[in-house]
Amino acid sequence: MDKTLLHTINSPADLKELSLDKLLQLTQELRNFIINAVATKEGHLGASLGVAELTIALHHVFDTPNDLLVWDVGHQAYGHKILTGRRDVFDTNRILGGISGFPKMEESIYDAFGTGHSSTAISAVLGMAMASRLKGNLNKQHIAVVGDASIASGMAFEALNHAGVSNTNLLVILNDNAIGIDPSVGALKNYFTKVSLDGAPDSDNIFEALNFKYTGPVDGHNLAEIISTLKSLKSIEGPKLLHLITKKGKGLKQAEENQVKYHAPGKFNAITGELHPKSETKLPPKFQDVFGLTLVELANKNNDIIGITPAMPTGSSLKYMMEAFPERAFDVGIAEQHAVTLAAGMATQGLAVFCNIYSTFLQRAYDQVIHDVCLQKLPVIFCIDRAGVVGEDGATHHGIFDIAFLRCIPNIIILAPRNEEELRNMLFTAQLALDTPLAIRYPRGRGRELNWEKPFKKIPFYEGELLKQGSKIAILSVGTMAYQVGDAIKLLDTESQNLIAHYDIRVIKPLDNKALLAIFQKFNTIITIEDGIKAGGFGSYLLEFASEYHLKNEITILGFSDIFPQQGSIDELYEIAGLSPIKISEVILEKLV
Ligand SMILES: Cc1ncc(C[n+]2csc(CCOP(=O)(O)OP(=O)(O)O)c2C)c(N)n1
Ligand SMILES: CC(=O)[C@@H](O)[C@H](O)COP(=O)(O)O
Ligand SMILES: [Mg+2]
Repeated sequence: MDKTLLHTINSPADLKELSLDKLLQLTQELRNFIINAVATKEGHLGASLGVAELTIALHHVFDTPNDLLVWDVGHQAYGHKILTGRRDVFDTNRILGGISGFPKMEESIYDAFGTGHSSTAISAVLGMAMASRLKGNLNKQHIAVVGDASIASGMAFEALNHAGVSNTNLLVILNDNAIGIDPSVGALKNYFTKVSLDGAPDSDNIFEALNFKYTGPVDGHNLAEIISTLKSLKSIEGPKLLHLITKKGKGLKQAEENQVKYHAPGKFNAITGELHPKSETKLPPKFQDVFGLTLVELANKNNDIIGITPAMPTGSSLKYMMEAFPERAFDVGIAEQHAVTLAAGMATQGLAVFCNIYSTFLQRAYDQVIHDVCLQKLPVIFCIDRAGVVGEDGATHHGIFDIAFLRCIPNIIILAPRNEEELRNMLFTAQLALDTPLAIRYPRGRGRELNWEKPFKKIPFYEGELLKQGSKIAILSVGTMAYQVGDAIKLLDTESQNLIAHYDIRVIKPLDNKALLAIFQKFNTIITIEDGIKAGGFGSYLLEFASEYHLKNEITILGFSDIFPQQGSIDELYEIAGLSPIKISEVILEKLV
């Protein structure tokens, strides 16, 4: 039987009457609980450790869920989940069928708003506060907790700008730990550093200038001070900003010292904090590293190459170019829209700009892709990482919409490499000469080729490749779905295998009409497979093609259906969507009878 204080807290009501000593004990226990859980189950670590005091103070002082609390991004909300009735299911965090690694409205009444993408909290909370005012609900509190990297994003500033004239009961808590996933960047970060060291005279305070009542900087690890500050802020009307200084990874030495690695460290030893040793076996590279390392190789020879990432230098591996060519590779912070238009501006000047954005985060820069890049036919090279499902981060982070949302835009070429070597050659070919926008989409994780650093080969951006001859059914795969198809074919008996032809489509847009017409002529049955949403995706593009040419072939489209895939391992999600080798082989067998 567990005797900890934490095990007596089943909802925030249980911590309302606790003394400061008990709340301090609870803070320690909460940190230990998070460390133990993440050490074995993985997930985001540093951010939640950094806000343990704040989390307890918020639920102690405010009347959640009546008072509305929104965690920006939400990767720091583990403590909030544990204190709001999810302690005993926390071992299911991020796994298939378990609780989400991010706040989710359908999961708990304490999750006032779902998050995952950054910088949405102030807008959402302002919306709630305005609704409360309209309903005459004047005592309700509305609180947004936002990190220093996330508040620098355009959307957060749009919300601050509006909130400052809104006369709403709104509290923005800036959790300033001077780092995002990677160190924070930009002039605002310099301003915060100055404020945290010198304090901010009123006349010089950016938030006061926006009509917020500013309080801070306050030590975000001094529980007593946070509690008394929150209590006094409760009675102040109008928009308020509390500036807390915290340490990411607080309470675990390694996480404090290596904040980038311990943002989401994978499994580690909960007692020593040491990461699990890496396997001795040489593994194929991650696609992100193929991108990052190849770009350095290319940039060594081509001075026009520029790299841009919005806040993901480590995740995208652009960090390698930032180290090698700091004057030509830029982390612009959480600013996807700016990243795209910045790339467009550079492209007007003849530079070969590689703009690397996770598929899910590119959603935020859709207008810039259309209006600033494609409409002007500027040859920006979009490297779209984390395309397809990403696994445990779940619905907010899957990159399944990019094919559908990009392929309807004129001028853009869309490529999907089936392996590391193809990605490398696409990057090589892209920087040779390009007169139109290009998108190269590739998934999270590793491919299968150990020997990927082969001499560069120019590859055509207008045709795919026949991977396997066959006589009855043609399978057209997009990108690394070629692995799934190859594995599916291996599950068949030899006779059936001989009936299956497999094409790597490679160029999603524009379609290779000539090759496709030949395929449609040779095979009555065609199966397409993609790691994206079916609606508007590659298969649907092929249906449009068939309709245009009055082709009556039987076409089966495999991909994600019209629901948001949830969290789980990538293999589990493929299985559910019918994209596992076994499920694909079943479809093939059905078509063969
Ligand atoms: C729109 C968007 N871009 C990028 C990310 C990836 N991302 C997740 S957390 C994070 C850093 C957030 O830093 P900060 O707001 O300072 O919070 P902290 O992790 O320090 O608590 C980034 C870039 C995201 N979630 N959403
Ligand atoms: C919280 C967040 O949005 C990121 O930390 C995200 O989890 C990164 O995902 P990768 O692990 O794929 O880089
Ligand atoms: Mg931060």
